[in-house]
Amino acid sequence: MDAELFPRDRTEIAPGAVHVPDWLTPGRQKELLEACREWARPPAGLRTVRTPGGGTMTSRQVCLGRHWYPYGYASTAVDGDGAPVKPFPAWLGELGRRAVRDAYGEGEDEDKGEDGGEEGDRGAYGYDIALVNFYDADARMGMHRDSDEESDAPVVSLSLGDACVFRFGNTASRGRPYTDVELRSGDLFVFGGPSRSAYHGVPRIHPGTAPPELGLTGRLNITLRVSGLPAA
Ligand SMILES: O=C(O)CCC(=O)C(=O)O
Ligand SMILES: [Fe+2]
Repeated sequence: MDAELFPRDRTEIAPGAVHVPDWLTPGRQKELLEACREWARPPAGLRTVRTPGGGTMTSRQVCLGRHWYPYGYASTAVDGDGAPVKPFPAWLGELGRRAVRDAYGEGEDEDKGEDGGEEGDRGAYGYDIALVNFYDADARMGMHRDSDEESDAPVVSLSLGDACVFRFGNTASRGRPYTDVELRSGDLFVFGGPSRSAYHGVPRIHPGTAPPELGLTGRLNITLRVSGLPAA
């Protein structure tokens, strides 16, 4: 890795879309990985997602808070074993709020408090959904928008394990212009504001690039979202 030669800085990829390298410490990455392993267990565990056209997604997925299926949210694994979706833990919501504050540079304002502040405070979002995607060496994710939520709160993305090419595009089409960003284990990516509805995808995994001490073969991505839906 060339991390020492070229330090990776916080970068605004597009307005409202921010990459924060190495946001999770190695210890937090390990904790998050352990949590993902628990969430992946049945019932309502890791599954292969079938698309309406008869295809399958190459990443495998488990959901918390709400169960995502193409294309909507449900309270049970409607396209899996039918079990109730696992709960979204409060600590993960706090992690999401901290991610937004750090990405947008609002971490200094102590008055906002742990529970957030007034309406409009960008650190106060009520994250209630997590989608965990597991990628093996050959998995990828096509260009898409995260558009099944009824909220324009930023999406918080956390990566563990193998590095990948994350393609961040525009709101008009799947094509150019886009920017390819390398997401490595521990990296944070937040997309909100004018970038909330931008197309994005994962064209490539770099196998064997996970930090050896993490103990993960492959890549995990956790996105935190605000559903904007009435309580399930
Ligand atoms: O794996 C990633 O980095 C992106 C995942 C994603 O776009 C999604 O879960 O909707
Ligand atoms: Fe997405």
